[in-house]
Amino acid sequence: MKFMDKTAINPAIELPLMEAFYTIQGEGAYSGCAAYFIRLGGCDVGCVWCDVKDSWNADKWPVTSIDKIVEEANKHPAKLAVITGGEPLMYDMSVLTANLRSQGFQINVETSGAHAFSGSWDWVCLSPKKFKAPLPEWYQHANELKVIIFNQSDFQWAEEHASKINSGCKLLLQPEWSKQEKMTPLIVDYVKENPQWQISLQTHKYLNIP
Ligand SMILES: C[S@@+](CC[C@H](N)C(=O)[O-])C[C@H]1O[C@@H](n2cnc3c(N)ncnc32)[C@H](O)[C@@H]1O
Ligand SMILES: Nc1nc2[nH]cc(C(=O)O)c2c(=O)[nH]1
Ligand code: SF4
Ligand SMILES: [Mg+2]
Repeated sequence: MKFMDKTAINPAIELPLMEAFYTIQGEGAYSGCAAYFIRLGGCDVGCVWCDVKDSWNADKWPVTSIDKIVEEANKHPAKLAVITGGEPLMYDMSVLTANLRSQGFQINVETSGAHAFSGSWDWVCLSPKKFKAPLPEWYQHANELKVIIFNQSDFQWAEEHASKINSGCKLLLQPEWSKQEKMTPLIVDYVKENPQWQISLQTHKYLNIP
């Protein structure tokens, strides 16, 4: 296995791959759909409540050829790929997305939007973070805005992003996992009062699947 400093990675041929797994999309508009998850290593956003902190250091994860990533993805019946991380947009996503598309995949992305747009996406989940704000270019590309609710002030913060988003974008509020018991009832009340929003739950955690 090859490991290297992520600055030396050529994202036209290889990427640091933390894990890839076939599961059910647990969150957002595609919740319930079988999907192949590709989790890239490396993130510099630093969310205090991140549920995959192990992903942050890209150097920990094997540099894997895009050909291999796509070959593995192709072994499963669902032709829906979800690119996540870490923060996948740390890398130029052009070649990974082009190669998956050439194999007939629908390609969804989970991103904070903190890095420059690249790649060709069928569905963009923009999940903005206080720890490193999204770049303005992401508001036009987002198909769903998924705001994590960790405390009361996050509702106001969610509205700030909603005011900048494109008009076709779905608006989703998702409880931060460790605060779920406290915040979910507040989210229920909020959505009843503000029905332009919907609830997104991390259903894979309730189902005990990856
Ligand atoms: C681990 S992140 C990776 C993709 C990208 N870095 C991002 O944050 O969008 C995948 C999704 O999980 C969400 N998430 C991470 N930790 C969470 C937690 N503790 N509770 C609820 N959602 C969480 C993120 O907001 C994001 O929508
Ligand atoms: N089942 C499942 N659904 C997910 N939706 C977004 C995830 C992610 O970590 O990006 C995720 C994940 O890790 N597992
Ligand atoms: S941006 Fe995503 S991967 Fe990075 S710390 Fe935040 S939740 Fe975790
Ligand atoms: Mg996850």
